[in-house]
Amino acid sequence: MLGATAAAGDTEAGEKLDAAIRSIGALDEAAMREAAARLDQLIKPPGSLGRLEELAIRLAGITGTPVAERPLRKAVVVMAGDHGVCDEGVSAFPQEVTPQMVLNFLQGGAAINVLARQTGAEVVCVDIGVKGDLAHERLLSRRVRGGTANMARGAAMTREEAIRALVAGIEVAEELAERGYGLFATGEMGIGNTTPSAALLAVWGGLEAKEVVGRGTGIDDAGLARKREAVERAIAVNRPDEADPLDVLSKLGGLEIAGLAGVIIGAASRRCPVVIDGFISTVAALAACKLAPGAEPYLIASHLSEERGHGLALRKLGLAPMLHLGMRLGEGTGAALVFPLIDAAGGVLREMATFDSAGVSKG
Ligand SMILES: Cc1cc2ncn([C@H]3O[C@H](COP(=O)(O)O)[C@@H](O)[C@H]3O)c2cc1C
Ligand SMILES: O=C(O)c1cccnc1
Repeated sequence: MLGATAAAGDTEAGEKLDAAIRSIGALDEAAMREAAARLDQLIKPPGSLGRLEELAIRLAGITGTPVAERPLRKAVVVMAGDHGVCDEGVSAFPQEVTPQMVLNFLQGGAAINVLARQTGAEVVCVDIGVKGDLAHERLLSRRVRGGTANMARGAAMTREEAIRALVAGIEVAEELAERGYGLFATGEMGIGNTTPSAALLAVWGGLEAKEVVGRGTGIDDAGLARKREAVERAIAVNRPDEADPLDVLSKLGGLEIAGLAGVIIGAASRRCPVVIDGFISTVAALAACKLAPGAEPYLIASHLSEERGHGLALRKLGLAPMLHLGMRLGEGTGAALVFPLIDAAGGVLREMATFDSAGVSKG
């Protein structure tokens, strides 16, 4: 674990990243055993609530609390950043949509706002690297730089910038945990960001561009070909060192991808579960686990996105998605839909009667 970040350098940000990674603990086995034993006492055939039971046991291990007193407070962290690789014509939409959508998140009218409201979750919007001016009283401004450089021509960002984006994410998670949030979801906004996500997955998954590049916002056949070529060129030009996660992340990544990896590391270090959204978020989770393998058991996969490569990214992490809804939006939308399932798992442990208390005969 340390090997990955020792090369972070001895800057303040590098030390902060190392410290957060080191502070991720193992799941609480005793709490998990206690939750499992209680599940078997509840008035139902053992195991009959299927994956809800698995979820309940893992939540106990993550939080260290066998039976939570109340549902966790929820936040969807939406990290926004722009991408120099848009110059290669890789998205069906123009870059100015990134800041326009950020303003919509802040005004409450985007898909993620609607889905978060259904479940009582807060949407926390972070500018970690949007191009151009952007200000709003509710926007967390953590801008590392105004968009990445074009990875098809050189490194998307410097190693130091990637570290600063990771640390920004860690600090956002820490601040939210301090304010009482205990359950996180990852969301993102960044026109073009399925392209760097595909490049990262190609390197870490040992996969070819054609296996990981999908249509994103809905690009046509010619655009898909440009996108594959951009991914291939980015890998050829940058020659990332696969054994060095920060090298790969800085050369081929995005600011919001690094920021979300930081959110995951920060949440895990505070023993908070993190629900992972679609393709981009899952690649951010892959980055987090490359840097901090201990973060993996804190992840909950939400849905299987339509985006090509998402299933491969999930498999690489050993995660099984809960929902298959044919969605391909991002923003944290798939993740927010899983919040009620997490509340349900906790509710079962907290509220169901036992065979003894209900006077039901055991088999
Ligand atoms: C209006 C709009 C809202 C979105 N919300 C999320 N995305 C999603 O689409 C983008 C990635 O796709 P690509 O790589 O093809 O650009 C990201 O911003 C992602 O969050 C959106 C895209 C659009 C156009
Ligand atoms: O799966 C996702 O997160 C996704 C897919 C396409 C476009 N934007 C996001």
